Amino acid sequence: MTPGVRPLIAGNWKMHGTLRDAAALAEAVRAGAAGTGVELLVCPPFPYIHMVAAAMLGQRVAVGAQDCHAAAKGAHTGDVAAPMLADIGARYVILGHSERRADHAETDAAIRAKAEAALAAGLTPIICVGESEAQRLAGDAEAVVTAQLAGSLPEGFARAGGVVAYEPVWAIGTGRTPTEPDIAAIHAAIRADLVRRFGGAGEGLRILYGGSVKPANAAAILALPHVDGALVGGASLVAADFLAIAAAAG
Ligand SMILES: O=C[C@H](O)COP(=O)(O)O
Repeated sequence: MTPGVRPLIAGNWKMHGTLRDAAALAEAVRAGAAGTGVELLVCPPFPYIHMVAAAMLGQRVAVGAQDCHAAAKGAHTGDVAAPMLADIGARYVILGHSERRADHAETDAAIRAKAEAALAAGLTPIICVGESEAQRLAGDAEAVVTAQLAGSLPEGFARAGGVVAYEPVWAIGTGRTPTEPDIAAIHAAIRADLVRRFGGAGEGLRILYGGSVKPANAAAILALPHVDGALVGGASLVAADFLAIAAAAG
């Protein structure tokens, strides 16, 4: 944790569940949120955001999206614009997740353009970075992450309280995590990069860890310096697990 920074525990529901599942999960998270001292965020699939945001209105749980388009509107069939997300109650948007980088060939420049659109719409971007297993084995993890930050962080990111999520690609959904010293080293490098880029404002920006965070490992990971929360995939689909991770952060 970074002293004075309120942790953010974010659930990325990815492309899972039915409308009924989303409603039940949202209700269970809402009901359990009161007991946690951290900021909670859930990011449902696009079709469920409006319903979940309505359920969370006035509650302690923020709602976000998993992507947005770089344009504010226009002829982009199948895409969703940042102002639309803000309009239906989203406050955050995850950008540059490795699954989007892989499935949709998203580049750092494309992610930066989306982040600019998010900021213009009043959404807080959560920009994901992280190395592949081959890159880690080659000793390039820090260089990869630093290059991704250089390419994807937009102007105004710090002013808007933007969030960085470090997600080693090989740790996502695998049950494997980097060692604690390895997580701490990358988070320290990200912090140094944010401070170089944004000065003192970079000290207070939240850096999340993501990749196989579970109730069993959350406390140890969240206790590391510069780990200011978690971006949780699989475990965020089980309200009790998500809330247990939040409790570990609090
Ligand atoms: O966005 C979340 C991450 O991809 C982590 O997913 P996971 O917790 O299932 O490993």
